[in-house]
Amino acid sequence: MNAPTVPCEAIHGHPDFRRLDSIAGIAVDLRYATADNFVGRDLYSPLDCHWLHKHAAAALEQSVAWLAAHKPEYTLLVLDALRPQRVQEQLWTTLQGTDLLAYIAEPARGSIHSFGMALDLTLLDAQGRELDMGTGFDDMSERSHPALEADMLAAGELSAQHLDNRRWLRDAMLHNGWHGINTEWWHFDCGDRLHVRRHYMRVL
Ligand SMILES: C[C@@H](N)C(=O)N[C@H](C)C(=O)O
Ligand SMILES: [Zn+2]
Repeated sequence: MNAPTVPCEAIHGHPDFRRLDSIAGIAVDLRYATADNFVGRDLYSPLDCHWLHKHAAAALEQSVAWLAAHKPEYTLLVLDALRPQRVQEQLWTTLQGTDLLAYIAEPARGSIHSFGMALDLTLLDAQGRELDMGTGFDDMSERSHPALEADMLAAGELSAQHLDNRRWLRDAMLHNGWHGINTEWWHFDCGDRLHVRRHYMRVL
């Protein structure tokens, strides 16, 4: 682990980080701060994880503006943002012995979440209901893989509506400096992940 580090407890007031409540027009439901996640318990309390690096916060504001211009009835719902290294290690440990480790960044290499430069998110409709993306958040199956969507559609595993819903999320993010990954429709890195690992501060 070569990147400079900062403990999560020291983020408040740090000039490089912004709290999610400083970003207008988003909804927030951090699933790892609840029992509604694949581990089944709150992994964040008493830590406050409502943070992003200021560069990711600015990119998220652009995504909000893009969505407001192109699909104003939809709202971005943030499911995870800054994820301290210590929590990444717990997620990694939870999946040891399974064939699901491809869905978690190896802690030694570093999750982009641990730099405050990644987001997990979905979309809400005008009534505040989550759009149906074909799978839920952290559903670790091939139906969640953006890279396999065309095959899943052909096989009847996903519908055209699921793909359309995912496309709105992806367009809002990819037009504004974010990069998706092949295995999770909900995950986006801000900028180049190799650059982030080399030049940003990791939150412990
Ligand atoms: C665990 C999942 N929500 C996630 O964020 N996976 C990526 C690959 C990560 O661990 O950084
Ligand atoms: Zn993620």
